[in-house]
Amino acid sequence: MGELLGVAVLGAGHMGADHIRRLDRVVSGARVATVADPDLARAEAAVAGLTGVTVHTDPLAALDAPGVTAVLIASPGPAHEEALLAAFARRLPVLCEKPMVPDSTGALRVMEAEAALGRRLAQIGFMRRYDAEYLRLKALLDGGGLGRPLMLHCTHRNVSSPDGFTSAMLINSSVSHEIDAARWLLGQELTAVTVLRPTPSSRAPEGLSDPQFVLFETESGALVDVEVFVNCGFGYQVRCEAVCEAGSARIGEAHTMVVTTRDGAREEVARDYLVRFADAYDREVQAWVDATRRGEVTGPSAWDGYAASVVAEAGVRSLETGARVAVEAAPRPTLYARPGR
Ligand SMILES: NC(=O)c1ccc[n+]([C@@H]2O[C@H](COP(=O)([O-])OP(=O)(O)OC[C@H]3O[C@@H](n4cnc5c(N)ncnc54)[C@H](O)[C@@H]3O)[C@@H](O)[C@H]2O)c1
Ligand SMILES: O[C@H]1[C@H](O)[C@@H](O)[C@H](O)[C@@H](O)[C@H]1O
Repeated sequence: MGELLGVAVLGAGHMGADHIRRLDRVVSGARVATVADPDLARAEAAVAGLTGVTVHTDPLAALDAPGVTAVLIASPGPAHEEALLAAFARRLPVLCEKPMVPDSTGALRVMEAEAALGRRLAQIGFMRRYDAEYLRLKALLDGGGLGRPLMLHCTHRNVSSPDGFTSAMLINSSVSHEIDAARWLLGQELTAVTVLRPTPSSRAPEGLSDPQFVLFETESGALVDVEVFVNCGFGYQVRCEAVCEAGSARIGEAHTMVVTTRDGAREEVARDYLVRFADAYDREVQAWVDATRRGEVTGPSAWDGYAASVVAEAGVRSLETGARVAVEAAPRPTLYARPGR
């Protein structure tokens, strides 16, 4: 194994602060070297109790701070392109939260910049690939015992959406997870998307089209439907059922605890992703640290990040028009594997 990684964490909000805690206390082989956030107080709060960590308001200054050998990007999606390109220019390995870059033109620039280096530097934070239930479903589908997958039925519910969350973000932020999970589980690209909008929930903020129903088509003719509902109010629920020629398999219901008292039994429902996917984030970051120290890059690639952006962008166009939109992606550079690897 190589040296202990010195990680620059860009963004100290919900995810950044959680990753700082994880790097400090959960994973081995890495330390937080520096944190950057334009909101300095937030950066300082996130590193309270840690020693030898510098803080910056400028993310690029953080990349050049002493002891930095790797980068974890947890700033908002629109800031990712600049940070990724700066990390590539410095040949720094990087774990970048999803979406890699929300718009497909920017995502293409990032993927092409990495491909031009001739080697991978980036892992994209599609953490569901590290979730125990998703891993079991992937192994089952790859094993072939259920036969050819015909459909995936997916549910993605959040208790509430953060301020500033737009109708497009239900697709390019929330459903980006299903886009990646479907490509990975089925080992295929998504080729077309149709978005339908029911009458919005009265709980949705004014003007937000929530929930939405998203239908993807794949290369082999499988269908993937997603109910995305980000102000459901009642829990963080992520489910997926694969329907195959010889059987079906469902995940997303087994991770809770059932509490029984004399008044009856009650099943606990996670309230957010930090609870539901805690183990997945731990495994994701540990896998990134381990691979980086071996001099490798594994996990979801810049191609996967680009594919998610291009599919999501087609989805946003369908959301606007109600029409089915075909996905038109650039060719996949040889540096990157087909989906599902
Ligand atoms: N994998 C997941 O399940 C998951 C969950 C939540 C969020 N995310 C992703 O993580 C990222 C951050 O989301 P969040 O919920 O933590 O947002 P947040 O708003 O809580 O935090 C973002 C932080 O980044 C800071 N920031 C803004 N511009 C910056 C820049 N250029 N450089 C550095 N920091 C900057 C902000 O001041 C803020 O403190 C997003 O890409 C989001 O999609 C992923
Ligand atoms: O950024 C978050 C995050 O990616 C969560 O995993 C998802 O459930 C939310 O919908 C999204 O807003």
